[in-house]
Amino acid sequence: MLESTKSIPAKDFVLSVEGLTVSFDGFKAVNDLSLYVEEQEIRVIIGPNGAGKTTVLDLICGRTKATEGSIKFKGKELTKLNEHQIVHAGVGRKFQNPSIYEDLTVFENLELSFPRGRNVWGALFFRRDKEVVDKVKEIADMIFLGDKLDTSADLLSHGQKQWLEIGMLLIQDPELLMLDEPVAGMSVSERKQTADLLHRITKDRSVLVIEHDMQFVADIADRVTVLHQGKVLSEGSMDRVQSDPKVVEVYLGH
Ligand SMILES: Nc1ncnc2c1ncn2[C@@H]1O[C@H](COP(=O)(O)OP(=O)(O)OP(=O)(O)O)[C@@H](O)[C@H]1O
Repeated sequence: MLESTKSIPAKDFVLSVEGLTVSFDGFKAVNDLSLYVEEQEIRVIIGPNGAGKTTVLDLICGRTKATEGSIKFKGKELTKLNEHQIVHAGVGRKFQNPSIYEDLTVFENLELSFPRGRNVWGALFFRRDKEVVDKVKEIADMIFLGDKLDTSADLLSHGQKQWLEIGMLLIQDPELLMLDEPVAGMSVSERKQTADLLHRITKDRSVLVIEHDMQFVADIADRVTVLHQGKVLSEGSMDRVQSDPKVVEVYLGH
């Protein structure tokens, strides 16, 4: 049987990170990192505290500027763009704590995120057209909140708030969705539902996740990248990285 050749990827890379370095007063939080994410892939970044995981997402979304290296998204160099331009290019980022409008309903939160350039004030005078309503309902069903459209967001559980924020990103249809610890604070059943959600949404996009919950990582990851001291320590399937002696040593050392 033919082995797949490493130099000829089965799918195109949606994201190619090469030689990425960021130095904070001489300390390299990310140090000559290279990372390639394929279309429709779920990639999980794991690693001990301080390994540089969040900094990598900050660099990709333009929150932090690289000292050196390249981040290509669909062939476009992101290191030259600002945060807004990177969102516009199709990169969505969810932070650890949900940032939703607590006093608005689920429907209104999703509607506000619909890419129309509207803001909170504009929404007061906005005529809801069918396209928006249909899209909001489709996304609400996808994130398990189809029967909660009129519920005020502050009444949702922590897990439901996390889903709502994922929905607010999905409605913008990003081709790369980055999630920082999406299941933190979720129940076991919510974690399973989130894994199912991520598998469904990668039909149209790639997902890059930072996660500490190893069961969840095993449930979702196509490939795992282990970071340690700003560098890639190991990469591959969950089974492969879990049995890598270098990874075992780093984790047991903590
Ligand atoms: N803006 C900054 N200025 C100085 N140091 C920073 C800055 N941002 C991150 N660091 C440092 O870079 C290192 C990597 O931090 P980062 O938050 O990326 O790690 P992490 O792998 O996400 O950790 P955790 O799992 O604890 O969230 C840490 O030592 C952190 O203190």
